[in-house]
Amino acid sequence: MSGQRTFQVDLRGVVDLLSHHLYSSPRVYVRELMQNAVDAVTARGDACAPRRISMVADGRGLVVEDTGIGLTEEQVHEFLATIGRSSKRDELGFARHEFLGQFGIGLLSAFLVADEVRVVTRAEGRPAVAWTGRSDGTYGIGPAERAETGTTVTLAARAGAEQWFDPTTVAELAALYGSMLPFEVTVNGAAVTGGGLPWARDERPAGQRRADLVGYAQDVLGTTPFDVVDLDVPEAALTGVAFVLPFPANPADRGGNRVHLKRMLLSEGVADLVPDWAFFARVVVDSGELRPTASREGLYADDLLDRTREAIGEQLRGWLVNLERTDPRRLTKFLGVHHLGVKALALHDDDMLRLVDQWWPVETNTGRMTTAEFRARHGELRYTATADEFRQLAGVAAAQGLAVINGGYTYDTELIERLADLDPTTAVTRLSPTDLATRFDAVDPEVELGLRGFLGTAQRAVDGLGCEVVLRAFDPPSTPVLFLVDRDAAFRAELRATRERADELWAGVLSAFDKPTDDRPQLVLNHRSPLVRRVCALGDPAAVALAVEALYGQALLLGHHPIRPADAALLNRSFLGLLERAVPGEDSDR
Ligand SMILES: Nc1ncnc2c1ncn2[C@@H]1O[C@H](COP(=O)(O)OP(=O)(O)OP(=O)(O)O)[C@@H](O)[C@H]1O
Repeated sequence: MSGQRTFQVDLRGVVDLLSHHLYSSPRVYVRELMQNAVDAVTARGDACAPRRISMVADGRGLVVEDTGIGLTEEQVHEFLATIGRSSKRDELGFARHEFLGQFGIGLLSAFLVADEVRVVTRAEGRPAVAWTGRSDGTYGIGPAERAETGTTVTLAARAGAEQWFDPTTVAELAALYGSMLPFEVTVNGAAVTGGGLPWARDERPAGQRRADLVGYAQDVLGTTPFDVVDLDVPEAALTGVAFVLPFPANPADRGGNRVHLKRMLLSEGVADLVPDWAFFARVVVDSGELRPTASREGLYADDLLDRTREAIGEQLRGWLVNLERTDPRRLTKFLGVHHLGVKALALHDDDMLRLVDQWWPVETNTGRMTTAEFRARHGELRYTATADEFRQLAGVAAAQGLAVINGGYTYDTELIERLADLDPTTAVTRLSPTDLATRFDAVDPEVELGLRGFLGTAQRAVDGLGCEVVLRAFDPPSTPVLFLVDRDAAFRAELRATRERADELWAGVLSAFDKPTDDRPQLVLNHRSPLVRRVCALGDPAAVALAVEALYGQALLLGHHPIRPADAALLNRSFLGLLERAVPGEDSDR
């Protein structure tokens, strides 16, 4: 036999789905009941009708009473008894603009904490109706007594769920979800709402409004914000504020934004409402147009959300640009705390790049200054790519009259290179250790010839460590020796070390990456250093070897180079050898 049949739904399965997969906690039942009451009050639309929601909790149950529109008996059959049926949408979707509910499943959340839900409701001029729904999926409808238009929902705690009916818990939850509602909600007689939006532009003087917002931030963030930025995105009917955090925020921590939809709290931890780079701010907003996900704990990812995120980003950027114009000292203070976020933004945003260029001081070998200042002084941007290279080269480069920026901090190298795109007249060069060596003076050929024997001995002393001894003359004379490694050379040295340990096949593969060895790290001895001159003058090859080994060790330590086992062994040998010579022992006594 053919014909239309209707799905049967096992309510226990649906309740399990809601409690374990949709909602993060049974506590949402308070929100769903409040939301229905708010919608009912909104729907009544009669300006003379009272707008009241009262909740009474006693640890064993909860009664939620509203002065809303109520339901007729037919509507009770239609809306309460059909899962997924909602009176709050129509085919054109207009209703969504007015009401919080839309899915027709909210009431089921009551079954997270109760086995029975009783609704007594009365529509204007109609008799009251009672509906009793049970978690086993059955329900009954009958006549009821109710003097006024409105609805009363009554829940009795399921054994084990009493904690959710505790009066303090219910009051806290009602205040959390509903504190911005524009009309009164009471829990056991005490008002938990009625404050409206803390950022409303009302008759308060501007100073008072700001002080109130700072107080509000202290309540919700637990800290005094660095600044308060008004947000306004008309397209999403969104208003609110961004609180700029007074301490550095973790870029990975993107939660913490509080979103209200039509004045009811959606979540305290919405991540995707602000751009990634804005991790220095926490926002609190209310929107009439953004849509919730079905769990009502996050925002539905649609084009409107994307455009809203962009608009909020624009407004935060605008605040920064305005700060630059009106209060540079505060901007510098802000950058001191949040430079990472701003730099991350500057990687893609020219205005922010200009801001970083003008205001963020970088480390250079001639003191801290902004890149703009550095360009003005030196006509170009010369930088080292790592902090280690900077440490190695800063002093010696300064002695050669070369100013250099430490590009080793997060984003700095990328930003410096981007400055070249922004201003093509700026030359940007990376100072590499071997470039620096090419600026050192060669030693007089005759002198070098005379030191051939010394250089041979010195080279043999460090041969096994894969480095090349070079004699040059450079400033300052107080630096006897430099160990210069290029990144490429360091990589190849690592490769060679690995190849020595690897088996034949793998070694063959690795050797394909290894070019001829003319780029070995250089041990540059400074012929201007009195100490080096004295070492050159040592006749005894054993003493020369010890001294060169010691200089090698010192150069490694000064440049913060990694000490390999072979280096440690050499350092040890040379230290003991020198000690032996310095401290006369029994042998020399005789
Ligand atoms: N307090 C109330 N007063 C009047 N009608 C109500 C009340 N509570 C529920 N209803 C009716 O019951 C229907 C179903 O409510 P339910 O909470 O399950 O879904 P919803 O509010 O429409 O959507 P959502 O699942 O998004 O909450 C509502 O659409 C509304 O018509």
